[in-house]
Amino acid sequence: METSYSYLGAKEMKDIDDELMADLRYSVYQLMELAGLSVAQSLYHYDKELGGSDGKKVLVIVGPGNNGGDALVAARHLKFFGHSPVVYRVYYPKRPKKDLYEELVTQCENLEIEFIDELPEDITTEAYDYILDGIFGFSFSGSIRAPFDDVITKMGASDVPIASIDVPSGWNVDEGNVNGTFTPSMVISLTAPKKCMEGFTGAHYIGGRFVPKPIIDKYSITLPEYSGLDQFARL
Ligand SMILES: NC(=O)C1=CN([C@@H]2O[C@H](COP(=O)(O)OP(=O)(O)OC[C@H]3O[C@@H](n4cnc5c(N)ncnc54)[C@H](O)[C@@H]3O)[C@@H](O)[C@H]2O)[C@H](O)CC1
Ligand SMILES: [K+]
Repeated sequence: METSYSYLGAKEMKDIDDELMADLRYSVYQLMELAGLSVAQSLYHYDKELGGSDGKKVLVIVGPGNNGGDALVAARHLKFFGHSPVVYRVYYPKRPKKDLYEELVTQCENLEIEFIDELPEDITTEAYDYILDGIFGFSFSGSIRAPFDDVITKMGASDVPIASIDVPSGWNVDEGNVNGTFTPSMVISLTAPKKCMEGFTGAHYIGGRFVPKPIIDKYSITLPEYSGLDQFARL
């Protein structure tokens, strides 16, 4: 039952992220790799539950922060799992010049993952089986600024099922869909579900199987049980 799990606020989530990296000495590379792997496994599992076959075309929409980094890692794993990711990166007027992103992009390019420079006006089910939403995660706040507003509007107008990484992009992390954007078919919450996910009726997965006991105890987090080798669990 959804209600037996913890739902974290944006501030708590930021504190946990800082603690993992500063006090507990995890690197962003490690956490992002595990987060992205769990996203790819969750989408693979969800598709298989619906009776899907390999070779699904997944439009991966990548934002400017670590949510976008998770999406690039997920694209790489999806390719290894037999799907066909296509990556669209949403840029501010200038491309971000961060080593981490350049590395993740190069890794995808070397797997012959296609990158597109423009989002189609209509994103249709003829062209794509899924949209993987990696635009914003737990650091989003306020109203949606350009150029992200247009992209999020197009996603809302599309009938392609959307899988959101951590938080549906454009939703307020604590309050939910106050900006009136799309509702995804599935969400993969990372570390723990955020408050905006309370009452979500779509497919809800959790990933980021790296939360150590000191964090679970300090923040009184109740998580679902992960099974065997799985990097995800279904709530
Ligand atoms: N501990 C974990 O679970 C981990 C989760 N990871 C992922 O990281 C994101 C959070 O990443 P962060 O870099 O802090 O931020 P975001 O990706 O959410 O985006 C920030 C980005 O967005 C811009 N922005 C904020 N508000 C707006 C707005 N209103 N309009 C336009 N742009 C906005 C802001 O300026 C930044 O550029 C988490 O959700 C997980 O997906 C890590 O991978 C590993 C650990
Ligand atoms: K997202």
